[in-house]
Amino acid sequence: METCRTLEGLRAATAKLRAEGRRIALVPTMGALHDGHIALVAAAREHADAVITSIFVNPLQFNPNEDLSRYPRDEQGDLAKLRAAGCDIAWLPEVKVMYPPGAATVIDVAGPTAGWEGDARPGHFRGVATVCAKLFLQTGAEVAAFGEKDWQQLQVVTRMAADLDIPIRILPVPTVREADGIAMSSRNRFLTDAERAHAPRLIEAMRRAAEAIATGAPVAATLAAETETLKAQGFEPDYLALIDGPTLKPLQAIKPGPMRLIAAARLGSIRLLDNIPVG
Ligand SMILES: Nc1ncnc2c1ncn2[C@@H]1O[C@H](COP(=O)(O)OP(=O)(O)OP(=O)(O)O)[C@@H](O)[C@H]1O
Ligand SMILES: CC(C)(CO)[C@@H](O)C(=O)[O-]
Ligand code: BAL
Repeated sequence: METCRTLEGLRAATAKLRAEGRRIALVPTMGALHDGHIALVAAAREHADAVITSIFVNPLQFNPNEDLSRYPRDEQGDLAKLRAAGCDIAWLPEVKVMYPPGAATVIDVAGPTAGWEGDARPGHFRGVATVCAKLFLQTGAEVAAFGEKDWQQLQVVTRMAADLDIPIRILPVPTVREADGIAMSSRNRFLTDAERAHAPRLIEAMRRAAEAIATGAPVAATLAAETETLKAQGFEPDYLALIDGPTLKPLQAIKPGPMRLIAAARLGSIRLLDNIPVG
């Protein structure tokens, strides 16, 4: 596996792959890799001949009151995992490589950024869309793998690539879960043992609600009841909602087509984020 830290190095490495006729897939990450990320690398490999994984903790997508400085970092561990997963190139730009002095362009996506994480984290999706557009253009990848765990991000990035005519296919990858059901996430390590033992109550509430709604229970009352259950269990729920999958518009009743149940809830010092299909 080659490790690139400069744009010149990355361009030389990708030019070599293209000269060999290899199709490139990209896996954008912020590092502290777990099996969810490795599933993205495996999915990417199925759709291309070479995989680039980027590790970049993107300051532009963190709000001033968020956890940028304590975001987990483990470069050596990450590189070992990527090597074992058969990744071809690790792309590790420093902040000054990604955003050189004078950088003044950002990408604002409307539509799927409205509501949910867009409300909870103002400016977050501007940072995500900007860095993803840059990663797509820097690598020239034909495919980019994104986790369904970050459902709204997946829709935002898909919209952005389509709107900017970037010739890349966004590949959604199902959420990888721990044995007790919780979605793997780099921030889970900040849960205390007691909080970690408690965390599966969120996905359990979501599964109960999804099952009830799919079999005819009223949407608003079901979601309100499970929200109260979560509060009683020590969570601070931010939202628990039924949405139309691609547009993220809230639904008051089930309808044909893809629906998701999405949730965000604070537990201890972190916000748990999850979503599951309904029906
Ligand atoms: N459990 C998971 N299953 C599948 N994909 C995942 C999972 N967790 C993260 N991803 C995907 O990995 C990519 C990089 O995500 P990121 O580096 O932020 O990891 P993370 O574990 O989501 O961290 P965070 O704690 O910041 O949420 C994103 O496309 C994200 O959706
Ligand atoms: C897609 C991403 C790598 C962009 O910084 C980040 O938002 C993430 O890790 O999900
Ligand atoms: N996994 C989404 C990136 C973030 O929380 O900033």
